[in-house]
Amino acid sequence: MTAPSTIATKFLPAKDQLGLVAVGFSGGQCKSGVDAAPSALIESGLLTDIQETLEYTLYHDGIVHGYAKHLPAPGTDLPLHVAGAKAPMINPISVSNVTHTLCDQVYEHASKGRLVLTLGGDHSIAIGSVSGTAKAIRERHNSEMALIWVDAHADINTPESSGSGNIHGMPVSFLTGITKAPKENPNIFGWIKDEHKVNPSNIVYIGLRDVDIPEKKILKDHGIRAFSMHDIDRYGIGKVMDMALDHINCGPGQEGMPIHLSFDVDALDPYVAPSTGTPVRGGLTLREGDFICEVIHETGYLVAMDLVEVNPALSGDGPESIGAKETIRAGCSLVRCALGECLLDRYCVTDIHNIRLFSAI
Ligand SMILES: NC(=[NH2+])NCCC[C@H](N)C(=O)O
Ligand SMILES: [Mn+2]
Ligand SMILES: [Mn+2]
Repeated sequence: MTAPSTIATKFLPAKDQLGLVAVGFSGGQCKSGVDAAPSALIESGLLTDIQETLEYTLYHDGIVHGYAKHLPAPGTDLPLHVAGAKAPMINPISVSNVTHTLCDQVYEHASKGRLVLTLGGDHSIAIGSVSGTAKAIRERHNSEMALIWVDAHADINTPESSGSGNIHGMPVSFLTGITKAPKENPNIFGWIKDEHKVNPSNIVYIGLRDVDIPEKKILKDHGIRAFSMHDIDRYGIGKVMDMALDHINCGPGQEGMPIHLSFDVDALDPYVAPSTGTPVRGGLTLREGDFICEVIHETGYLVAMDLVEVNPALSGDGPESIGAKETIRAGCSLVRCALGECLLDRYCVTDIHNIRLFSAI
C-alpha cells in the first residue's frame, strides 16, 4: 500500500461550496421542453439532497434563467446561412447571447472557488459553462482545464459540417477554437476569446455511439481522445476511466488539472433515460453513469459539472410520464454521485487504487 497522497488539493474548489446556475434554455435544438428540466430536477429534491445529505453550502439566486432580456425580439433571430454549410445555424443570436451571459454567471461562482453546477437546458449551454470555468481556472490557478464530455454524441460539428444546424451539436468546436465566429456575422460567438477555450488535448469523451462522419474526421485531425461504447464493452468502465484520467494526467500520483464534467443525459441508455431529445440505443447503464461521476469526484479535481438534455416533455405521455420521472431520477443520481454520494468521505482521496477507503456503500 502506498502512503496517503496529497493529490488534488492544489486545485480543489472550496470544499463545501456549490454555485448553481439553472438554465431554462432550449434554443440549441428544436424540441421544446428541455427548458423545463432545471425546475423538474429541483422539484424532485436535488437541492435538498445537495444541502442536507451532501452538506454543501449552496449559492443559488433561486431563479431558473430564461434569459428573456438577452433574447432578440421574436422573429428576428433568423437562421444564419454560413458559406459551404449543409444547413443554416438555428437561433444563432439567442444561443450566442445566452451562453455569453451564462459564461459570466459560471465565472462568478468559479472565480470565488466554488464548485459550479449548471443544470440545462440543451447542450449548447456548455459553450457558456465551460468557457466561464476555463477563464476562472486560468486566472485562479494559471492552469489549463480538462473537459470530460460524457455523451452519445461528440457535439463537435462546425456550422459547415452540421447536418441539422442545431447548435447543441457544435459546442465543442466553438470551445476548442476549431470553429471561429462565422464571417457572415462575427458577433455570433465573437465574445469567445483564448481565455475561454479548452485545449483539444485536454478533452476526453466517454460513451460515444452516434458520431457524424465529419465529426469523426475532426476528432482524428485534432487527436482528441474518445472512448466509445465499444471501448466500454471491450475494457469495462473501470479500465476506461483509468485510461481517461491518465490522458488528462489526473490518475493516481499524477500532477492533475481541474476537471469540468459535461454530462449529456443521452449518454445513458434510453431504458434508463428516455426523456431526451436525441436518444440513441446501446448506452450506459445507470451504474456506469454513476460510476463515471464517482470516479471523477474521487480524483478531487472536479471544479464544475453540467447536466443537460433532460427533456421531461418527451417520452410518451408527457411531463408526468414514468419515463420523464425515471430520467429526472437518473439525472439527480448522476449529480449526487459527482458531488460525493456513495463515498464514505468526500475528498478523502487516499490511494484511489490500493486502499479504496470509500467503496460504494
Ligand atoms: N447535444 C446533443 N444531444 N447533440 C445531438 C447532436 C446530433 C447531431 N450530431 C447534430 O449535430 O445535430
Ligand atoms: Mn447527446
Ligand atoms: Mn450532447
